[in-house]
Amino acid sequence: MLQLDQIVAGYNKSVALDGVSISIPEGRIVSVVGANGAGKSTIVNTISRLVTTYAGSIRFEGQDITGRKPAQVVELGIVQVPEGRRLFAPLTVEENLRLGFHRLAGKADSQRRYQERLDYVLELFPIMRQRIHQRAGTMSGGEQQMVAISRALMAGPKLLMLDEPSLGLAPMIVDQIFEILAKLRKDGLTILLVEQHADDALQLADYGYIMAVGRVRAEGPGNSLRDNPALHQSYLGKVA
Ligand SMILES: Nc1ncnc2c1ncn2[C@@H]1O[C@H](COP(=O)(O)OP(=O)(O)OP(=O)(O)O)[C@@H](O)[C@H]1O
Repeated sequence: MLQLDQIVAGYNKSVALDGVSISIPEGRIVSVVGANGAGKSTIVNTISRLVTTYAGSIRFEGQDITGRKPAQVVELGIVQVPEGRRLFAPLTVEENLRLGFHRLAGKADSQRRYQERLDYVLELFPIMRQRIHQRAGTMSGGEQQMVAISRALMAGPKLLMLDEPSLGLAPMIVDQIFEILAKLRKDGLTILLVEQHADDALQLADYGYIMAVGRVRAEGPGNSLRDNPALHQSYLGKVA
């Protein structure tokens, strides 16, 4: 579904990705893991076209999207759950979800589709049902992550990209969130998961990539990367 081919990208002429190639097949979960500063967020932001690309190409469903603008990428169905959630704190849960629906809002039959998307996310995260009128900024970290994922799902994505959803959350909540990702895959969604918590992310993934200092150092089926102690020692350190 999505292919990064030999991407060189970065900030103010410095290089954060140095020839990165990644492939995300439809209906699968692909995890990208690595230590701080490896370039994981830069991959997500490159696909969203928020980062300057110096060389290489990005293809989505057969089209070259390297020259597209961020809003056009969202329009195609590539939607990001950003690092740190980035909810609109003074707005309620429902208002945040409605903003996520923006991509589909002007389309035919939008009222029915809004209700359908809303029912879907409330079924995934029943806890939000009682909290739909609560201000997002007053929720716990785990609840906020659920709202952030739900907001992205309201857009009806084809490819959902999550940048470090486990950040600052208790292990039990992380497990719940990863279970939801597995359910989304079962429902047919394609997922790119970028994580520092390598073990969990590789266990969940159909396929994984290990990054260090702007390059892919290893790739393979999630479990085979997770169970390779040499890779852990070389690239993942204690965070695994
Ligand atoms: N906005 C920016 N301006 C300049 N340099 C940046 C910017 N964002 C990231 N970088 C640099 O790009 C490199 C890769 O950073 P990136 O955030 O992609 O890593 P990461 O693997 O996601 O790390 P973390 O897990 O800490 O978020 C780092 O050297 C970082 O300092």
